[in-house]
Order: sequence, then C-alpha cells, then structure tokens
Amino acid sequence: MEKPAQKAETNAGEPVVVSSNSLQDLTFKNSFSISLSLCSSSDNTASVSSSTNDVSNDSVETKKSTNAPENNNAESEEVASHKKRPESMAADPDGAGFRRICPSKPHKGNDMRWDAIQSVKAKDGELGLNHFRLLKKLGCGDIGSVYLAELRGIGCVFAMKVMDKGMLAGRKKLMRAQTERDILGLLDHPFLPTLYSNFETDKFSCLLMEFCSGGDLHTLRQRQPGKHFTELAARFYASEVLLALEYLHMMGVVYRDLKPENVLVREDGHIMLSDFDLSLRCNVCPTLVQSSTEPSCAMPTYCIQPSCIDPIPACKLPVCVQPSCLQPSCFTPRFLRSKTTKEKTERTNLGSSDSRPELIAEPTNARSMSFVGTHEYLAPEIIRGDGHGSAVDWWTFGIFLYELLHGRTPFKGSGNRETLFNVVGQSLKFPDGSNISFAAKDLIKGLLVKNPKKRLGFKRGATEIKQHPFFASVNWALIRGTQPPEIPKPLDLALLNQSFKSAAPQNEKGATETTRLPGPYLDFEFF
Ligand SMILES: Nc1ncnc2c1ncn2[C@@H]1O[C@H](COP(=O)(O)OP(=O)(O)OP(=O)(O)O)[C@@H](O)[C@H]1O
Repeated sequence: MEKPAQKAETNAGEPVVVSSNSLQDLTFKNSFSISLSLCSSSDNTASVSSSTNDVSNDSVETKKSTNAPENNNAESEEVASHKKRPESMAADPDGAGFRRICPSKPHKGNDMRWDAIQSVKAKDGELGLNHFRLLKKLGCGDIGSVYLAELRGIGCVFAMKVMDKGMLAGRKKLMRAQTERDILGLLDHPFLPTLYSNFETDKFSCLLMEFCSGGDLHTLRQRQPGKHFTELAARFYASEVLLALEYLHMMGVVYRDLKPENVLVREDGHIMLSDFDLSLRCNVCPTLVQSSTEPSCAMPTYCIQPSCIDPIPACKLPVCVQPSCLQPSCFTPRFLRSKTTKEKTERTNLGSSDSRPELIAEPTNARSMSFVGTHEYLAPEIIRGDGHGSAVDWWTFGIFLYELLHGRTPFKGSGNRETLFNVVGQSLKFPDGSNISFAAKDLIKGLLVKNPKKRLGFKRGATEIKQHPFFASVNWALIRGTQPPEIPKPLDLALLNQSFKSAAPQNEKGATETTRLPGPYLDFEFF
C-alpha cells in the first residue's frame, strides 16, 4: 500500500528541526529560502521551518508573532494564542475552562448517543475512561490515538481520541489539541464530526466523537480498480467535502489539512471530514449577495445576523453565535445601508447571473504565516511564505480531486523537497491517457492556480465552485439522500468482542477494580 501523504508543520515555540543531519536548504528564484528538515519522525510527519526574505529574516516564531497582532484573524498558535486563551489543559486539568459541549446539537437531537451519555452523567457525574470499553485502536495521529470505544452497559460505540497530557505539554502541542477541541465543539453538520463529550483524567484528555466504520478515502481509493475513483464516485465525495468546507468557512475555520486520509466514510457511505488540529480560526462575515439582475433589488446586499463570527470561543462572546443560531431559520437578512456605491457594485458583481441571493461565507480576510499542511497538498503561497488565507482550502480541494481521479497528486516529487519545488514552479499536467472529462480538468485547473487571488473560490468561496459545470448534476440540497458509491459493511461488535485482549489498562488510575474485571478489553498503547 502507498504511504499516506506526509505532514509538514511548524509551531511557534516548538523546535522545528527533527534531525540536524537532514537539514537542507531550498532556494527559490524569487529569493525565498526554506530550511527543511526532511527527516520523517516515526509517525510519518516532518517538520519544516520557513523563513522569507520579504518579511524578515527572523525565526518563524518571531515572524508569526509580529504578524499576528496586525490582524484580528491571527492564528491560534502555541505562543500567540496563550495570550488570547489563558486556559490550558495543564492549568485546568478538569477542563472546566474549556467551552462546555452543548447537551445536544440541533441537527443531531434525535441521536440516541446524546441520551446515553446524559444518562451516564446523570448517574455518575462526569464521564471517565471507566465508562468505556476500548474495542480497537483505529489509528494514531500526531497528538493522540483514536479508539473504537463502547459505552459500557449501553452498547453504543464512539471514536475516542485519547491524548496524553504530559506528551502534549512536552511537545508543545497543547494549543493544537485545544484548537481541535474548540472547533469540534462548534460543529453541527452532516459531513463533520459530532463531539458528544470530552473529559479529562489525570493523565489523558479524551474526545468522544462519532465513529466512522468505512475507514478513510485514502484506503478506499487503493481498493478501486486502477487505484482511482470513477468520475461519478469522485464527484460524490468531492461534493460532500465541498459542503463541509463551505460550512467550516462560514464558521470561521480554514481547514488547511484536506487529503483523502482525513476524509472518513460513515456507516451510511457518506463522508466525515476529520482532524482539525491544524485548522485556523478567523473572523468571517457570511453575507447574502443579491445579483444585480434582480429587478426588485433596491438594497443589493444582506448580512446574516449575527453579522460576524469571531474566532473567540462562542461562550465568551457577548452575542449568541452558537452553531444553533446558524440554522437557516436564524438567518435574518439585514440590509446593509452604509455601503458606498462602489462597494455595492463590487459585491453585486460577485453574484452569479442567477437572480437569487447567494450566500457568500468566505473568510477572505483570514491570514496566517504558518507552514502547516501536508507536503503534496501545500499551497504555493504557504511554501513561498507569502502568508495565506482561506484560498488554501480551494488549492487542497483541487489536489484532492486530482488524486481521487488519477490515484496520485499532481506535483509529487521524489522527495518532499522536490515536491515543494514542483508545487511552486511546475505547471499543472494531467497524466498521459487521462480520460477525465473536460469539466473535471477545467475545475482542477481553476482550483490549482498558483496565485491565490486568481484561484477559483477566492472571492465567493464554495458558492463559486458549486456553480462549476463539473457539479452541474449535483443536487446540493438533497445530497444526503444520494446513494453513496460504496456502503461499508456493518460493524460486527460480536466479532470485535471475540478479538479483545484480556489485559486491563495499567497506567490509568481512573479505572476502578470493578470496571477492570468484567470482560476483556484493550491495553492502552500510548506513546
Ligand atoms: N471518528 C473516527 N472514526 C473512525 N476512525 C477515526 C475517527 N477519527 C479518527 N479515526 C482514525 O484514527 C486515526 C488517527 O486520527 P487522528 O485524527 O488522531 O490523526 P491524524 O488524522 O493522523 O491527524 P493528526 O496527526 O493531525 O492528529 C486516523 O487515521 C483515522 O483513520
């Protein structure tokens, strides 16, 4: 099986070099220089530090902190964000300082898992590891391990991400963990994870999410004939990912880590975008834009209330911007009277020829200087160190679609260094004999434009991309009713029960004698 794509990342305050003997210099024509540590760590991640001559020759950390305050959309990074968000897991082991998860989400209200958790909480107080049986290790990420976990006595299953707090603190990944938790707490969308609960033990920080039994799209792609999806299947997965990205942008989240490995398949065959620890939180002002062709359009622009979404955790905001307010019924159009004629014209021109109002939810002012993402998926502006915004998600969407259709990414080199050079300098080519449609090629070309300002989606976000002919056959409103290309086999809990190991967790004080005894379950295999 092919190796999953490698991840590149720098965090302020964190040593960026993994191995000094693998340090190499990359110099681009336009005087950018990137110091690369191309040595993969055991978990297949690589750290990359960047410095750009156009900003300063300071370290990444300085550069980030000098850029961050200029912009309200500054990234939640280890150093910068500690100032904005005083709570940390280390300082607040019970998690009381973190945003509380709503008892249920408006769109998931009839999900029995909420009730199951509430009943356990009502009986025992807070949740703990002793309430669960860990059936299987689903995978291991950079900041934690994910287990299939069964709620004892009730039988419903979850995906539980378990993070070692000592490791997070030691490797300066507390803010990444917090970013992920904050974002998960905001989400209420069919193609994004539901966070049912989160809890802390002395040693671990745990997130309880819904379990996707179908694995990830990377693995699924490998099983396809020719190791690529048909255009029909690729359109299905790309459509759902696009809706998930649209919602994230509307919520003020730039995802930044789109790749097939992070697109999970639910038991019904629909997708779930996972993994938010590299995401960027920013301000956004979702706006309804009325086309100029509308005859009754006296006031061309509307703004949804609450007018702007702020990256500050919702519980701290003076106005309600909880996800529950972002249902269509809460969209109270508000006339924007103060726009100048020029602004009005600009906005109006952004609309399509269709006369219906369009929702534009693109956080176009988001800005970050971080070097985060996965090598083959990194946008050129990230590699060049130009600073980047929400358009990086449309670049990665182009790479993603290319990979689904061709079984490989377009700029992959023989190593990470060459890949980065290719992304910045090589023009887009389709493989010889590529038989994808003209529309698919045209969409990919529009997305893989190196200048983010000229990239499809830069101005009007997902709205612009959804109108591309490639998606002409997609019924966006009814996509959840579309038959998925493949439906995973149902999870066989009985089979999993048979394969339990019989050892109890040794290193978690939270488990009581009684909870250790009844039945075998997995050992913790942490770090
Ligand atoms: N809800 C879920 N249902 C099923 N499997 C999951 C779920 N969430 C994660 N996984 C699996 O667990 C593995 C680890 O996930 P996780 O998000 O922690 O790591 P990651 O995607 O490698 O990212 P990172 O390194 O940034 O943490 C993934 O490979 C994924 O396949």
